[in-house]
Amino acid sequence: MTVGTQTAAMRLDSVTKTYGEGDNAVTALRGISLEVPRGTFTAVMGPSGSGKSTFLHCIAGLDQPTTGRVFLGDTELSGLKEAQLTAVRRERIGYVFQAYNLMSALTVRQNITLVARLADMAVDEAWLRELLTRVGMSEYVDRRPGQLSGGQQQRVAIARALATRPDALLADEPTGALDTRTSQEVLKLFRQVVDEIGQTVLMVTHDPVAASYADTVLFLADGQLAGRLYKPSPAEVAEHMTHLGDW
Ligand SMILES: Nc1ncnc2c1ncn2[C@@H]1O[C@H](COP(=O)(O)OP(=O)(O)OP(=O)(O)O)[C@@H](O)[C@H]1O
Repeated sequence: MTVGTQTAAMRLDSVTKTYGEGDNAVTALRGISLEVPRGTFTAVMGPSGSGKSTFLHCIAGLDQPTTGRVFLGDTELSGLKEAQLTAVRRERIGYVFQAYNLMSALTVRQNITLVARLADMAVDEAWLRELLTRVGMSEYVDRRPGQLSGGQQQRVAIARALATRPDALLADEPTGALDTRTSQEVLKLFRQVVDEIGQTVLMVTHDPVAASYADTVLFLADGQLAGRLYKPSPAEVAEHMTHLGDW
């Protein structure tokens, strides 16, 4: 599928990434080109070591490709100076981690508004209320992370990631530490923010069930794109993965 550049939330253009040099060089990405349309939910799967984290880090501007270009909307990340890149990461990309990464000394409200406060941006109270309602945490604004379950902490982390209304929400194994039922709640939440507020979500996962919540599942193998499925069932995802090696 070819998507016009104007509608792409993210675009990779012949991206390669090599770690180290000479005999120790490891090539993690080997010429990835793709567009992620706005307002869609994409899952990335692949065997261990296939390059998923490297891919996500390049899109997030946390790592630079060795060659090729990465765009967030019309902004080419590799063309930015460090201070500009920091601002893009802070204000235009939301990141959700497997381990939640909330600040334990801060309340739910303080965690969610931290980025805005650090960036000297006004906290949009109406948006904050909507986010808290969406993630089902309105009753918990004054609690600290240690007083919440894992699923609740991950919902706070999602609200935090959405607080600046980012162009893209990137998630690295967001359900990896959650039980089945809580995982489903988090995945439904991703689905809702895509369907109801047009958020773009890109998620790396090992779980075929998690991937089946996405509109598109991309497969990586040995640093290359190795297939793509649209709205697949968990069984179809698992079947595709078995052809790619150990996972
Ligand atoms: N900082 C680094 N230095 C050297 N090699 C690295 C570095 N980071 C990743 N690699 C290598 O690049 C390749 C891709 O790694 P990456 O972490 O992107 O894969 P992955 O698909 O996310 O794996 P996993 O599912 O196990 O987390 C692997 O061979 C890995 O060993």
